Amino acid sequence: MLVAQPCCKASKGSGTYSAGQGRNPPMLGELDLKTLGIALSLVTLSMTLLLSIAAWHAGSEKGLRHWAMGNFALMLGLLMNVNQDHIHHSLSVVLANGLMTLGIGVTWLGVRAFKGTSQPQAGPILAALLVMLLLWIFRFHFDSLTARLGIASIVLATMSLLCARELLIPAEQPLRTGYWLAGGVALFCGLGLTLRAIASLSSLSPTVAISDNPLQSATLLGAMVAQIGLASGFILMTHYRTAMALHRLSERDALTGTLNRRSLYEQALQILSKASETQLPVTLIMLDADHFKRINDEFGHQTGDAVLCHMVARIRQHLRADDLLGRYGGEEFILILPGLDTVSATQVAERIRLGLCNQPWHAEDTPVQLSISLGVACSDQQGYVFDILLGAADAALYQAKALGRNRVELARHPGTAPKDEMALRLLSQFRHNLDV
Ligand SMILES: Nc1nc2c(ncn2[C@@H]2O[C@H](COP(=O)(O)OP(=O)(O)OP(=O)(O)O)[C@@H](O)[C@H]2O)c(=O)[nH]1
Repeated sequence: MLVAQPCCKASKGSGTYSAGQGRNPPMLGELDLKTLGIALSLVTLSMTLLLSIAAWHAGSEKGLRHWAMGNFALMLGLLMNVNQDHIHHSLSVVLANGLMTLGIGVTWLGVRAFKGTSQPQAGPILAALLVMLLLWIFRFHFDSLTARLGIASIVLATMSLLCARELLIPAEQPLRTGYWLAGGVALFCGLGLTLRAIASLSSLSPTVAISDNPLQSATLLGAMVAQIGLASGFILMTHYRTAMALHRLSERDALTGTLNRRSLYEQALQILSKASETQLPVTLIMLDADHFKRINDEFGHQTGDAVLCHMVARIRQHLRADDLLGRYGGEEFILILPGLDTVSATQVAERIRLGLCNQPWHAEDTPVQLSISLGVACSDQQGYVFDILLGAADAALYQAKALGRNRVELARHPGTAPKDEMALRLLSQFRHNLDV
């Protein structure tokens, strides 16, 4: 992609794309520059098509459209540049390099859009205008192939290195693989073009025709590899990000953003298995909103939904990074608190309860009073089997409901006699039916 061919037909008498036999290293010298130029244009065209098709179906995914447009500008620039024999230099040299600069600049904007960072939109346009102005001067006022090669290479190298800087960053796997592939390719281009700029400006052979320049075949080949590498990197980045978003969606509850039942269960099993090896305590808390049906009946289901989200936000204020919060169903949630024993978990449960009942949520101007009941079961008494912890917390929650709601109840120790469990369940059901 990052070819810098500022002027293949230099000053009068300089060569055009030809085999350049004799001066090139044997391997590269055997390659025909015109064929390489056409092959590069075709590769760029294919990658532009690929990125355009991907952008077509990108939906709200940002970046792909920029990359498709950037590649399109790059392709136009390349096509003009490799046809210097047939079109005027104002197009094949000046405009072509302006388009290539713009192409890489828009690609850089695409990377920033993909990452969600702010976009200095005018940057690439200004860079393209500057390149065109300088190339115009060094073609039509002071005709210097060396200067043209140097200027174009420096600008394109800078743009490539800017892309590399945006991409070679720490990121979550597997997204990092895509970032680093594209970033690595951009870095490779940037360094290659810097070398080209140094070689050109050190005027190793300023009067030598570009077709005889040993760097030219390498530049075209490198650009082809870069085109394929960059486009693949961008497609991978988009694919991985979509896959990660889908994975996240598949494990979350759509309304509250808490873990859904299946992923809560899977993650809880992992925590319990690790904790049973180290014998560190884990607490499971089951909590349920009190009289939630009343809220729905009085304020409507939309308000009920908003109250649930508010409830989750308030609960989260009391959680640490490793704690799990999942929706078990309806207005019932489960907390998994690794490392907390019965005493400290009960304190956390009490803080959550107070946090919710002391600060009513406001539906417009009307305060909606909310309270919750909680059942606490800890591995130090119940062991590390998820279903046993869940059953114990559920029974404790029933007890909290039966004893009047808005309270925290501890699960009974498995060794103690089941204290009127059936009576408590009946009482809870009775209160529930009477809505008191
Ligand atoms: N708005 C809204 N309501 C929900 C959602 N899920 C469950 N509910 C409602 O939550 C209410 C639960 O009612 P009940 O099971 O009778 O419990 P309750 O009124 O909270 O009474 P207690 O639990 O005994 O205090 C029902 O009216 C459900 O329709 C939800 O996602 N959004």
